[in-house]
Amino acid sequence: MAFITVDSVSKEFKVEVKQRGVIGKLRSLVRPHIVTRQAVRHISFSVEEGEIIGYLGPNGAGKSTMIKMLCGIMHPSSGHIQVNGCIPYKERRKFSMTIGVVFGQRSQLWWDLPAIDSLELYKDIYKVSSTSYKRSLNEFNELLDLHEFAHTPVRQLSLGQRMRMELAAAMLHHPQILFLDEPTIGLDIMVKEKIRDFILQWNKQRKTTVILTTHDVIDIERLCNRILIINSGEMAFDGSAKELEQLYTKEKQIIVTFKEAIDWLPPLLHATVQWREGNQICFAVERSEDVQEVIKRIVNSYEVTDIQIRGADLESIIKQVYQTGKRDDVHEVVYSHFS
Ligand SMILES: Nc1ncnc2c1ncn2[C@@H]1O[C@H](COP(=O)(O)OP(=O)(O)OP(=O)(O)O)[C@@H](O)[C@H]1O
Repeated sequence: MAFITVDSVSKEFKVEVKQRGVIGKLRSLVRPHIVTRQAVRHISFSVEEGEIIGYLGPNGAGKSTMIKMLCGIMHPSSGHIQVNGCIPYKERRKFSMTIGVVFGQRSQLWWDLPAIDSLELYKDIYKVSSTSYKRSLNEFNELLDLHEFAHTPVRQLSLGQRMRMELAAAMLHHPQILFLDEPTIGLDIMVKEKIRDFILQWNKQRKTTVILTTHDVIDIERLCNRILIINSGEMAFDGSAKELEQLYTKEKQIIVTFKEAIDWLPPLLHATVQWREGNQICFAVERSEDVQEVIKRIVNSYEVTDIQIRGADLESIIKQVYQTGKRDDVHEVVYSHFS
């Protein structure tokens, strides 16, 4: 049995569209205009313990909604979710002891208290022993430099300081699963790196399973061994970054700098010349597997001073996936009190 199982899960929201003007408002009273928004559509996937999953998708794709269902904050409209043997929204108290959650945009810290007081409160809430608390605090200090601002009230912390404190609060009880919703949004490069190192260390040492939503490609490259891409509430891709690249990259470029200009090249199997400039020639190769063969042939026949291989970068590949399969996700229903 997988650690997390999501089986054909859908979530829809019913939202009333306010009508404009006095007549519109009166009409809304008798015939409210209700829109059904399908945020998640028949999503299925499973996650093994210790995986770090990047849950990606364009704005409004349904990522946060799925994270909320996985955390037990929301229940699905249909389908089944099981996480670490629990149905999250049914067994919230028991389940909350096994998860850590960081929503980049929302705080779980007490705004007016010194930051360290929030950690002490969580120590009591999660019944963490004093020995474990001290040990974790030392580890947080080492990885996240919390001591620099531990006694500052939360409202006075910078975003980067607060996010480090949020992460410490989420991990204090050593949860088996960590849900991160855009944890590095708006942070500088140094803090982003600290947070990424922290996540990697906990995952490596304690086999913590991590589900992460992010719009930051470096988060994906550094952290995730698997990517799930959601588009308009539907699953568009499930696999590794390498598999994604192989699926979407049509060709790779090999830019070879020869020791001296080459007038004539014998035709190379699988490669075409895209451009020449001085001692440099750029070859286009269709399949990743052919790259090594082409390079071998060139270096065996010519003196070469440099070789660069370029493929499409992950950001543009993900953009391609986002651009496909867009669909209308709103069904309008007019409810009448008289019908
Ligand atoms: N509580 C709610 N009530 C009504 N509609 C909602 C609610 N929560 C989300 N939605 C709608 O569901 C869809 C998916 O929203 P969601 O927040 O899950 O997207 P997201 O992928 O996390 O987007 P972003 O990257 O912008 O955070 C959107 O159309 C959103 O307006």
